[in-house]
Order: sequence, then C-alpha cells, then structure tokens
Amino acid sequence: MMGDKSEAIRTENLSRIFGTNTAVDRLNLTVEKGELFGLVGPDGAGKTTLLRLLTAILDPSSGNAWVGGRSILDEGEEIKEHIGYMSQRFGLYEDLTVMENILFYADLYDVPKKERPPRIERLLGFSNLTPFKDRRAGNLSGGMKQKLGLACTLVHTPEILFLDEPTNGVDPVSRRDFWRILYDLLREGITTIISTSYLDEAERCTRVALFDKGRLLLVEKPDAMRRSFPYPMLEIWCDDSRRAGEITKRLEGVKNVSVYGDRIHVSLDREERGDAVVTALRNESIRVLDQRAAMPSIEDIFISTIGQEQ
Ligand SMILES: Nc1ncnc2c1ncn2[C@@H]1O[C@H](COP(=O)(O)OP(=O)(O)OP(=O)(O)O)[C@@H](O)[C@H]1O
Repeated sequence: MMGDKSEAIRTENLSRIFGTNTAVDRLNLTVEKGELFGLVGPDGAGKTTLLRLLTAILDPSSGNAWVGGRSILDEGEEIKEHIGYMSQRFGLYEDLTVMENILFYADLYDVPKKERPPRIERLLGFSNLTPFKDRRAGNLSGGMKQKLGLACTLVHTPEILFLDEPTNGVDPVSRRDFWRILYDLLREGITTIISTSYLDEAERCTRVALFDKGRLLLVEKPDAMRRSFPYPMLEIWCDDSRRAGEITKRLEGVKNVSVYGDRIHVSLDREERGDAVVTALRNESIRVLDQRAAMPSIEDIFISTIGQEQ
C-alpha cells in the first residue's frame, strides 16, 4: 500500500532481526507531516535501528515503510535525497572550519552553487554560528558542534529530518538552544523524528512513541499520555529522597516510584493510600516536608510502562 499524502512516514509490520535478536519487531506506525515526533526507550530498545531503516541505510528483515510516500524497499536512493539524517556519529571534519563543513555537505548533496550563499547565511543565523563561521569545528563546544551538525544536515533543505540523540551529553543551556531551532523548523513545516534519552525533551514533542525490546508500547501526545495514566500520583517532598523511594517501593498498593532530587513521585492503585505512604515514611524517620497530588511526567509513565513489561 502506498503512503497517504498527509503522512510523512508509515511503517507496516516493519522488522529487523540481527541473528537471534529482534531489534525492531513488526512495527506499525504513522507519522503525519509537520510533526516533531519523539522516540524514547531504554538503550537497545531499537531506536537507532528504526532510524537506520527509515533512512534507507539498513534493509528490513520483513515488512515495509514509506518515507515521504517512497518505499524503503526500492526507492531508498530517492528517500536519501529528500531527508536529513544526523546519526549519533555524525561526521564533522574537525580540521575544517564551520563554513567549510557546511560547504562540504553542500557539495555532497549537489546543492546548486547559486542557491548556496543565501541558504548558508540562513543556516548560520538559525544556529547562531555566524560569529564562528571561520572557527575550526574541532575548536567548537559540544553544543555548537551539534548545531553545526544540524546545519550540515539541513543544507539540502530536506522534507523530513531524522535526529538520533542529537543532544546527548550537551549542557542544558545548549540543549534548550537546540530545541529552539527544532521549534523553528517545526513552524516551517519540516517533519522531525528525534530519538532522545532525555525525558524532559520527550515532553516537548508533538507525539511520543515509547519502545522497549524492539516493540512499540505506546504512542501518544504527551498531554494525552499524562491524562490517560491509570494511577493517581502523589508528589512528596522529603529529606533523603533516595531512601524514601526505597521504602515506598515496598508498600502495598504502590505501583511505581520515581525519585527526582528532593522529591518522589509515587503512583498508587487508589488515591486514599497516600496517607499510609506518608505515615510509613515518618515511621522510618523520613522528614516529609510537603505532599500533593501531581500529574505524572513522561518519566513516570515510561518507568511504569517498561516495568509492567518485565
Ligand atoms: N549491526 C548490528 N548487529 C547486531 N546487533 C545489532 C546491530 N545493530 C543493533 N543491534 C542490536 O539491536 C538492538 C537494538 O539496538 P539499537 O541500537 O537500535 O537500540 P537503541 O534503542 O538505539 O539504543 P541506543 O540508544 O543504545 O543506541 C540491540 O540489542 C543491539 O545490540
């Protein structure tokens, strides 16, 4: 079946097996045009393999996928012309300057010479790299390198962008900058598929797909995901939150516990259990400073869903 016109991506029973290991397991997924679509899941969940399948770098073991209406099985070369892919090991040339790196990718993608100056100026502006255009890539900070990688990935104006953990190891301020760029791209109508291990980033996506062991467990808008979370959540501020987390995990009716700095999130089978949790903590000499009902974060949902799987 061909993809719909409003669809950026459609997969049908897409699978990839390595030996006895199923990295992507009969995946059926549709991403609409103009989405900023997040892939999350623990290490080894199959996110990178999925991105490599969709970018036509890796052949599927079975099933098919359409990217911009083109099949990965027999239109891989056309797909590559219309997409941008920033892999975890995106190749920047450390000895070349920012400008030279962008020009290198412009050559690689045969960007017409006349179109280059305005496009490159825009990309440099976009990524705040104009003042650094003559700096060697090797001398850029981690955050700037990622922005340069993105600029290189965008030089041939792809319709669909695939980013594999682009902000991994980047400081929080640079991560926010990077996301500002992604939102600008979203406003321009570019579809982006991004894998991330930062769950606060997943909250910023239009929709999030949660993977584990090659299988798609959930796909939803972050808000809807939070609203449909089946368990009441209690947020408790306390001292020694780690120990509080350990104690809480063992209590009856506690579905799940996540520890965040000076507070814990507890999901319960029934709201009334909250008082018993607080009492149990106090009995173990934990100082409970405050408590309130809370909305679950994507992290709570993620931990709870993966937990039920095992
Ligand atoms: N080329 C390969 N040969 C053999 N096994 C592979 C290969 N590529 C991936 N795998 C296996 O497939 C599974 C999924 O890996 P994948 O890299 O896609 O996961 P991931 O979710 O992207 O995790 P990470 O974020 O750590 O890269 C893993 O068990 C991995 O060991």
